Amino acid sequence: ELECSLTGTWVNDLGSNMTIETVKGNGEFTGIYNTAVSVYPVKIKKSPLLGSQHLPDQLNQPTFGFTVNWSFSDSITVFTGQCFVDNDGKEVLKTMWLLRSHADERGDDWKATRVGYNKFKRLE
Ligand SMILES: O=C(CCCC[C@@H]1SC[C@@H]2NC(=O)N[C@@H]21)NCCc1cc([N+](=O)[O-])ccc1O
Repeated sequence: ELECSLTGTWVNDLGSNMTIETVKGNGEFTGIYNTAVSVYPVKIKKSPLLGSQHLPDQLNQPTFGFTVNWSFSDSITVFTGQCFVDNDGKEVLKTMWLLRSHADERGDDWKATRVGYNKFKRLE
């Protein structure tokens, strides 16, 4: 594949994996996210993702973003980041994310968004 086209299977530092389908001509893509962890000890299920990336033929090491709509919880994560090719030609996705959880009432809104970062590599 073209370097830093996100199509394929990726695994992150938490052991989560995601499979991204063919990236369309306008950079849009869909896929499935399988998280290795969740905030509460619940039955984790594969969840759909939707995203878009800048196209590697126009820009090298393109930026991207995607949203995961967790199918087992009332919460959403948005990831954004950039694909880098390191010295041995391996692609790395450096990302940051915001995890928005459902708040029972407006007063709980302040504590409903978590932030973090993940690094993804291709599953060889
Ligand atoms: O925990 C989740 C979903 C999985 C998030 C995985 C994160 S995304 C960033 C990071 N990177 C990665 O690979 N995995 C982690 N939601 C929040 C809590 C919650 C759970 C429930 N519930 O479980 O019923 C109900 C309502 C809720 O608000």
